[in-house]
Parts: sequence; C-alpha cells; structure tokens
Amino acid sequence: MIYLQNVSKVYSNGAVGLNNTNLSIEKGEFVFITGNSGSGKSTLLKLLLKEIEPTHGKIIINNKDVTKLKPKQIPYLRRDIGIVFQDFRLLPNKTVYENVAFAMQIVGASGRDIRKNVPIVLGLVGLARKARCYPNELSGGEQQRTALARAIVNNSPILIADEPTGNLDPATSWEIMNCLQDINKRGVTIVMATHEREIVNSLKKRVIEIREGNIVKDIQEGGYDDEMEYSQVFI
Ligand SMILES: Nc1ncnc2c1ncn2[C@@H]1O[C@H](COP(=O)(O)OP(=O)(O)OP(=O)(O)O)[C@@H](O)[C@H]1O
Repeated sequence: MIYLQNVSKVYSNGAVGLNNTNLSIEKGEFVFITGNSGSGKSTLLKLLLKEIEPTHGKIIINNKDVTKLKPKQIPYLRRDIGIVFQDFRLLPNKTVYENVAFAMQIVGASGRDIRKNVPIVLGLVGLARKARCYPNELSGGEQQRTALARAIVNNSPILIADEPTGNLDPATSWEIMNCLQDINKRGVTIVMATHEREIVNSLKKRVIEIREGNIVKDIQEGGYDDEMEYSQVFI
C-alpha cells in the first residue's frame, strides 16, 4: 500500500530529513512512527502527502508512483489519504456536519451521497448528537473526532495522523485511539506519528522509530521502550 524505495530528503540548507529509507506498509496495518523532535517524522508524512519532494528515491502509494504525479493529479492522491493533525484544523464558521460535508463537496460528491455518508461517519465517531454544533462549542476530543470523521468520509484507504492526541488529556486521548482502532478495523491503513509512550506501549502495534533521518527500529507488536535495533529485525 505504501512503499518507499531508497528515499532521501535533504533540505536546501543541508539538513537531512530522511536518509536513504526503505519502508513497506501493507493494507490494513496500524503503524506508529516515533522518534525525538527533529528525527524526521514530519518529513516522512509530508513526503507521503507530496507536500515536499524527495531528493532521491521512489514513493509508491496505493499503486501510484507519487514521485511522478503531475501537480494536477495531486488531488487524486489526497483522495487516497485522509489526514488529522494535532490542532484539529476545523473550519470555525461551519458546524460539525458542515465541516465533514465540506470534505465531500470539494471532491465533487453529490448532495445525495453527502446526506447519506455524513450522518454515518458522525455516528461512527459518536458525534451524531453534535452535528449542529460549531467547533468552539465542542471539547478537544469532540473536535478531534470531527476531524477524524472528515478524514474518513471519502472512504480514503489510508489515514495519516500527525500527533492526533498531542493536545488532549490522557482520557480523551484514549477516546481518540479507540476511534482510530475502530477505523483501522474497517480496513483503513493508519500511519500515526506520536510521542505518547503509554499509548504506543499499550496497543502493541507495529512501531517504526526514526533517529536523525534513519529508521533505527521497526518492530511488529512493539513498544516505545523496546530496544531491538532495525538491523536485528532482518537478520
Ligand atoms: N523546511 C525545512 N527546511 C530545512 N530543514 C528542515 C525543514 N523541515 C525540517 N527540517 C529539518 O529536518 C530534520 C527532520 O525534521 P522533521 O520536522 O521531519 O522532524 P520531526 O521528527 O517531525 O520533529 P517534531 O517531532 O519536532 O515535529 C530536522 O533536522 C529539521 O531541522
């Protein structure tokens, strides 16, 4: 589903974001990307979204060679990938329903499909009763669940979550993790960058750790504190 072949990203000031990285993520996986600040997590996510271009290497997403996509094809890539951020990024002047509906409108969905799908995803994230609220009338967890509904409403096969619990207290973070696990059980591949040690250690998903632009750990059912090195995984 997601393949990186010898991918490097060197920024114009010489900083190395990612160094000759190979990575495969298969359909339906739930993968945590961990690493200290400045290790290269955002660089990896931005490359997947084609927000930045690799200096070297090839990136294949959902059978498309992303590195070869022309600018006018980028919206099609974005349809394959839903995204949620730490700071929710909801439109403040639209209700919960309208925020989610808007994601369908911009990809040209019909009014009929919008009226059908939006209530379904709002039900899925437990927000059916908040559909008419504006973001400033919601808790942080509810705002993030709205963002999750928006990210999945177009049935994207991949969901990228960039520190989705970073602004939330522990109980609310677990609400979001439960939603993410429900979404994953529906077949969506999830790539989540996080610093949350407790979440990573509890969930026993695949953990990829990046350090100074290199993958130094890649463990199935791993934890934040596992010390096995990348090289050992392949020996
Ligand atoms: N636009 C840019 N221009 C130059 N250097 C950059 C740019 N973006 C990132 N870098 C550098 O690339 C390296 C990796 O940064 P990246 O943002 O990917 O780290 P990160 O793991 O996401 O960090 P954080 O957890 O703090 O978000 C760092 O050395 C950073 O300074």
